Formats: sequence, structure tokens, C-alpha cells
Amino acid sequence: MSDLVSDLIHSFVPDREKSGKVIGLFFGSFNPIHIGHLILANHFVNTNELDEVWFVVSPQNPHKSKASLLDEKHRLAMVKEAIDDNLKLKASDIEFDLPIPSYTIDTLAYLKEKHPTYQFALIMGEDNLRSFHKWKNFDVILEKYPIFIYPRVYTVQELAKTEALKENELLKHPHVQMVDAPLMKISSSFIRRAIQNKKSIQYLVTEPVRKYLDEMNFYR
Ligand SMILES: Nc1ncnc2c1ncn2[C@@H]1O[C@H](COP(=O)(O)OP(=O)(O)OP(=O)(O)O)[C@@H](O)[C@H]1O
Ligand SMILES: O=C(O)c1ccc[n+]([C@@H]2O[C@H](COP(=O)([O-])O)[C@@H](O)[C@H]2O)c1
Repeated sequence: MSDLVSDLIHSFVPDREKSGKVIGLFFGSFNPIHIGHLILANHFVNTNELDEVWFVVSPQNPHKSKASLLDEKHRLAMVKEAIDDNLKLKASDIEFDLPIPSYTIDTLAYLKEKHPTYQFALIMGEDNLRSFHKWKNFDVILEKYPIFIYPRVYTVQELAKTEALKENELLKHPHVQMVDAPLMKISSSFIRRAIQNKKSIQYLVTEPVRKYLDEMNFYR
């Protein structure tokens, strides 16, 4: 599995010894950050092909409504709390000073300008890849960056033997690599609904995040 990640990175960065850091960018609303996000990021850190994974908190996804979206400062604060104990995971507020909604191509251009020696790769859940063709300049992103996909609906094995692959042609693109990892049926919307319904969210988010949400009375 890690070979596939390694091959794709290698096609962008032939000589790791001489290159700057390789950073996996994990873009998201993180409303709020949950253990699915953490397991996913850790999966890519574990491949040892990425020096770091940055959680880029988007103030506003161009395709999502603002309803129930917490202020970005709180979402960022919770990301920081959740990844505090892992030196390879970082939180980024780079989109806070960019125009809203947050178009990924613009953030990538800005990041490349700020860190010219770094190679950036994108990390996303398979659901995001399904709507990727609607993103601004998605073809340019696809041409310039490796994209790693974490399964969300189908495992790699299911995709290989079912008609499901046809649903997502982009999975066949040479710059797109899906990893073999367990499915996690957890989402931020499930957590927001659970809080609204006065259910416990223990274990679905880290303890510092649970306390933060509780103390601030968020999503009730
Ligand atoms: N359980 C999961 N499995 C795989 N990918 C996930 C999972 N949860 C989130 N992601 C991915 O994390 C990134 C950020 O997602 P986001 O912050 O929107 O979380 P979400 O749980 O999908 O939120 P919501 O339920 O509010 O839509 C996206 O690329 C998404 O595909
Ligand atoms: O650039 C685009 O056109 C675009 C369209 C939809 C989503 N995105 C980004 O995709 C990321 C994932 O969003 P979300 O809300 O599913 O966590 C987030 O950073 C969005 O800004 C980007």
C-alpha cells in the first residue's frame, strides 16, 4: 500500500534527498474535527512518505451552506487541541486571510508562493473526489499535485470488483491514488446531530474537543 503512495510521490519528487519537505494538505471544514479525520491523517503520516500533514481549516467551503458552521477560529482551536500530541500533524489558518469562499486552487498557489521548495500533495476522503470535477480549475490541481484518497463508501477491494469504480472515473487518473484502509462511518454532521439530540459524543471526538464543545455549548 505504502508503495503506491511512494510511487506517486516519487513521480513528483524524484530525489527526496535534495527536495524540500513533502507536505500532505488535508483541507476541510472540520465542523468539528472527529476521530475519522485523525485516523485518516495518521494513516498518511504512517506511510512515511509525507513529512507532515497540515489540516487546512476552510472558513467556507464553496459548496456547503453556512448553517451550523461554527466560527473558523473555534474550528481551528479544536483542530489544534486534537493534534497537539503529534509533531507531524499541524493546523493551518492560511485560508482565513484569503477571499471567501475558499477555493483550493487559490490556496495552493498562495502556499506554493510562501514555501517554494515544498512539494504539496492533497489528501481527501473519497466523497470529496466525487464532486471534485465541480471544483474551480480542478484539472489544474490534478495536473500539478498528487492526490491521495481515503475510502469513505467503498473499500479499495470493493471498488476493484464492483461497478462502483465507474462511478468515480477520477480514481483511474495517474495522479490519484486511493489507499487501502478501513472504512469509518463517522462524520461531523453525525456529531452535530448527536449533540442536538443530547447524546454522548465521547470517543467520536478527542476528549479536549468534547470538553471544548461542551463548555461552549456548541451545536445544541
Ligand atoms: N469518515 C471519514 N472517512 C473518510 N474521509 C473522511 C471522513 N470524514 C471526513 N473525511 C474527509 O475529511 C475531509 C474534511 O471533511 P469534513 O470536515 O467536511 O468532514 P465531514 O465529516 O465530511 O463533515 P460533514 O458531515 O459536516 O459534511 C474531506 O476530504 C472528507 O472527505
Ligand atoms: O476549490 C473549490 O472549488 C472547492 C469546492 C468544494 C470544496 N473545496 C474544499 O474542499 C475542502 C473540503 O471541504 P469539506 O467542507 O467537505 O470539509 C474544503 O477546504 C473546501 O474549501 C474546494
